[in-house]
Amino acid sequence: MSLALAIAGAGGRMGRALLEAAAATEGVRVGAALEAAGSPWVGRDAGDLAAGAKGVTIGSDIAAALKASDVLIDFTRPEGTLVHLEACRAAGRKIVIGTTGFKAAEIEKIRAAAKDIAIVFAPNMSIGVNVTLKLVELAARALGPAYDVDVFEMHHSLKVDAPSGTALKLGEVAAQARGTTLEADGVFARHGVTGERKAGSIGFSVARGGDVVGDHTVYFAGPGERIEITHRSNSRTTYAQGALRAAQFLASRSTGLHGMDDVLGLA
Ligand SMILES: NC(=O)C1=CN([C@@H]2O[C@H](COP(=O)(O)OP(=O)(O)OC[C@H]3O[C@@H](n4cnc5c(N)ncnc54)[C@H](OP(=O)(O)O)[C@@H]3O)[C@@H](O)[C@H]2O)C=CC1
Ligand SMILES: O=C(O)C1=N[C@H](C(=O)O)C[C@H](O)C1
Repeated sequence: MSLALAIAGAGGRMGRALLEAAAATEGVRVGAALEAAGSPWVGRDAGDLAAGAKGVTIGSDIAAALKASDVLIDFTRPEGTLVHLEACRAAGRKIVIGTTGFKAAEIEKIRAAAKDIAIVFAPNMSIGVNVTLKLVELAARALGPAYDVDVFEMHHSLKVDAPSGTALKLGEVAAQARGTTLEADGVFARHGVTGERKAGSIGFSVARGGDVVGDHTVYFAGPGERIEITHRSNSRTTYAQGALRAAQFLASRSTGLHGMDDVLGLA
């Protein structure tokens, strides 16, 4: 029996990549494709978005979509994801959340829902980024406070949140390895006479432009040397494949909040 997936935000960049990846992956099938009510895609065939998804009509009724599927994969916007999350909770369905840009209180809602349903929630589902997170953890622990940490990211011009969820996660991992938090030591803007760098701070800088899929670099700048750990995405397929692995991982879970490190066996 194949795992039936509902793809939210089907008409988006990730929605299309997910439809293509699902069609090319054994053991899964698209049970439903969702778009927000009023979207010009509603009522059309998902095959118009991704050839492999032909035969599924794009709908906007989340309850109906969940009836036709085992797991919802959601790469939309925080406000859409939270509505879908509550629908999954009510229907007893699992959810993979790739959306970024949540506020702390919204993340608490995801955490609370994981008491009732199984969730994978990760700002980046590519295997390469998740290995990069481990490298950053190792570097931060080994190098210690003598090395200044700064995170740089660049994405396409249509991205709406900054810093990226991945950049924040990279910073969080470095902070945790040093026994601190981004709330305490994150620096999110530098402009004008900033003064010298505050010891122990973790800085973020952001670029937006063109069709850059996603670049992240973590700098460890120390006395007489620096390490730069860089990941670059060339395509969204790796995110989509990671999300499908996450959905398959959830098949054998009934509750709990899981990360990609659990899915990929990196925890
Ligand atoms: N975790 C990961 O590995 C990755 C995460 N992302 C994250 O995924 C999210 C989506 O990215 P991307 O696909 O590039 O974005 P797009 O803007 O291309 O797609 C978003 C989709 O969600 C739909 N949508 C927007 N708001 C709502 C809503 N309130 N309810 C239902 N549907 C809604 C949009 O519809 P419409 O166009 O009609 O508004 C669109 O189809 C972002 O948060 C991004 O950061 C991206 C790549 C990888
Ligand atoms: O919006 C994107 O495109 C991406 N968003 C995610 C993020 O915010 O980290 C993941 C990836 O970098 C692409």
